[in-house]
Amino acid sequence: MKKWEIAVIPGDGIGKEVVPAALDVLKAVADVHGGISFSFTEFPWSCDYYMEHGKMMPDDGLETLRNFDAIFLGAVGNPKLVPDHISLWGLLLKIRREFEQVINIRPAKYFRGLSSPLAEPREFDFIVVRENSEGEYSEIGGRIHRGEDEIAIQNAVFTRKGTERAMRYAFELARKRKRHVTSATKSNGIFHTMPFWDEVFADVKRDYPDVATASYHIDALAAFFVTRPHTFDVVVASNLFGDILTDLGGAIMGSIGIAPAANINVNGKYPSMFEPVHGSAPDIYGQGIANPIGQIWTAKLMLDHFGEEEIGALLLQTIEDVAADGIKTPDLGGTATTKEVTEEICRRLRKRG
Ligand SMILES: NC(=O)c1ccc[n+]([C@@H]2O[C@H](COP(=O)([O-])OP(=O)(O)OC[C@H]3O[C@@H](n4cnc5c(N)ncnc54)[C@H](O)[C@@H]3O)[C@@H](O)[C@H]2O)c1
Ligand SMILES: O=C(O)C[C@@H](O)C(=O)O
Ligand SMILES: [K+]
Ligand SMILES: [Mn+2]
Repeated sequence: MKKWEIAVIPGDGIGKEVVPAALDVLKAVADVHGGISFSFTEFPWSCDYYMEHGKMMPDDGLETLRNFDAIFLGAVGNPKLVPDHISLWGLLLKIRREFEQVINIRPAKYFRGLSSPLAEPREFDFIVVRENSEGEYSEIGGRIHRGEDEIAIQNAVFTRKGTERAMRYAFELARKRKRHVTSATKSNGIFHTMPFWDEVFADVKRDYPDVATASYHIDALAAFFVTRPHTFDVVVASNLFGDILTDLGGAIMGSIGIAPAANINVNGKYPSMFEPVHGSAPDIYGQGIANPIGQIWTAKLMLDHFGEEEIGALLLQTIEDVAADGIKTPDLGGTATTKEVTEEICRRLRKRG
């Protein structure tokens, strides 16, 4: 029996609703599988924790997390209590950076049973590889003066190592898929970093002559996600561009509430972290109607990471079946609650197992 030790951080808002839902599903997965089990250790780190302790996690928080096989997180952010840049940098981004989770994998695909806001979607299935450690997300810069003469400067950081690493990851992934990589650039408007990004892409692609490529400015690429998403396989993007593209990826599937994500530590030094694309959704928190699919599909990515692809595939198929049969939360046009969707997924999983 293989036992996986998981650190669980529900975080804020609907994270506290969808994480327990996904843990129920993981328990069903373990029962059906028969050869794996999970031990869940929960941590209350969140904006509520900040209000009590003046920080998003304790000083030895990372030390505590280090020994787990994976981190399973919901969402971080409650702007009514804590400014978003403080909460995000104090927990989510801190873990991503300190644990060298340099790649963020974010799939999107045409989902059986869901109505996409696209009028006539063809079947699409792509993965955005988001550079997860640098780029536009940096603490470098500052503000001086107040009022009329105020200046704010934010520096982006693109290293050759980090850029190349994300691109190579994308090419390797494409080799296991449809052998196509699209680069998200903006080298017409961003004077230094994006021409650099293009140069690194040109260098890296030379090593993968068997993989076809395209490069689009992010504005046009965003439009292509709407007009022809079926033409993409792997898309490699900087931290910010990848962030924006992946909410869009969720939206064209039918809801950002279903989009999954995995923050991957590629050097094996630290645990990887699994958390959906969406945030804490304060507008619907507490109503029991948050869509649990993003968090549950994220659990599937964690199973894949553990090498349990077979049961992961069964889980995804079960999620799709439940959606196709109309058991959907309001964001997908249904009337089901978080609990009803979750219970139906667990029930069908157990029946299959
Ligand atoms: N990775 C993260 O933890 C993460 C990601 C994005 C935003 N945030 C934080 O979350 C807070 C809210 O941010 P936001 O409103 O920009 O983004 P959001 O993703 O929380 O919500 C955007 C919209 O999508 C809806 N939505 C999101 N997830 C849903 C789900 N599972 N089911 C149904 N509907 C869902 C919300 O109701 C809202 O209308 C902020 O504090 C922000 O910083 C955190
Ligand atoms: O900006 C971020 O990375 C936080 C959130 O929007 C996300 O997509 O994970
Ligand atoms: K999240
Ligand atoms: Mn985002």
